[in-house]
Amino acid sequence: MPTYTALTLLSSQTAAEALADDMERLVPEPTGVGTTEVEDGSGTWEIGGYFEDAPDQAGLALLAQIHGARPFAVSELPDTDWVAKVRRELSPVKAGRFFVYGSHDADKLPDGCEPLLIEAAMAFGTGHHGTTLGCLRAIDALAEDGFIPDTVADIGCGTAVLAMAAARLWPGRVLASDIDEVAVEVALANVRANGLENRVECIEATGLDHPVLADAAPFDLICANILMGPLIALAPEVTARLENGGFVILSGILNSQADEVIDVYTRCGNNVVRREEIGEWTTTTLCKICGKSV
Ligand SMILES: C[S@@+](CC[C@H](N)C(=O)[O-])C[C@H]1O[C@@H](n2cnc3c(N)ncnc32)[C@H](O)[C@@H]1O
Repeated sequence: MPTYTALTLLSSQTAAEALADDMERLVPEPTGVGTTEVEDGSGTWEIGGYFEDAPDQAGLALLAQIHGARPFAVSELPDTDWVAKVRRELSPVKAGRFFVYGSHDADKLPDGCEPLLIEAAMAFGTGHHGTTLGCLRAIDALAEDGFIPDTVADIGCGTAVLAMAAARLWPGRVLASDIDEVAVEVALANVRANGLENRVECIEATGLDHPVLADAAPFDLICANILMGPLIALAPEVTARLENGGFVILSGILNSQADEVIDVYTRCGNNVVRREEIGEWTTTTLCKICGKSV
């Protein structure tokens, strides 16, 4: 008998729908998988359905990470190796010249791509989310324009996907930092799996608050795919730690929030040079105006 499993996601409608799609794809013969808004005005979404083989906690947590959902409540679930299943089923992502893939797709690398091997794990950044995709495309666009940074910082690195992308393209120093110690462990593992351990330094830090980040500044490029709140709070420090004429790539911003974030960074002394919407997410690249003091 199929069992009914209800999952309560503390997440946006988009993430709930993406998760439901994935579950329909991954679960053998699911019926009635759907999403509904919880009627408490909190913006919480629930996905549910009848599953012969419902995803276990670790598998669901991994799916949630991939789609940028926060932790969720879930009823009791069977013990299957869903992490392996999710990893196996995850399709590779092409973003500009980058090809983000899991080891099960190692034989699919297109000619001339910059490969980034990332096994889905408990850190954000497999390339599937619109924010990561937007940042990878922004990095690609800078390279297309002939930009070659000497120093790069990836703040809120998650899997270190952006730091590794920078290290694949450019010869300079790359620092990857995250507030979450699990993310830093995952970042380190990915950096090693990609043979970039001599190129990317992984650090646990909040924002730019770390002596190694302070010593390495000013940066020619800072990537920060975090969220609107921390991005706004970090605007003066990010600008201060940027080289004149250097670039900052910002993401984790809903389209409806983009003008507000850009306005703060503009007032700090940066000019927008690129802006892209992918789904509900905006990624923007700004250039620090030479000579303006902050
Ligand atoms: C949306 S993920 C981005 C991961 C990856 N850079 C990407 O583009 O896919 C945001 C990451 O920022 C981290 N984070 C959130 N606030 C932070 C802060 N104030 N300082 C450093 N890291 C932060 C989170 O732990 C998370 O790993």
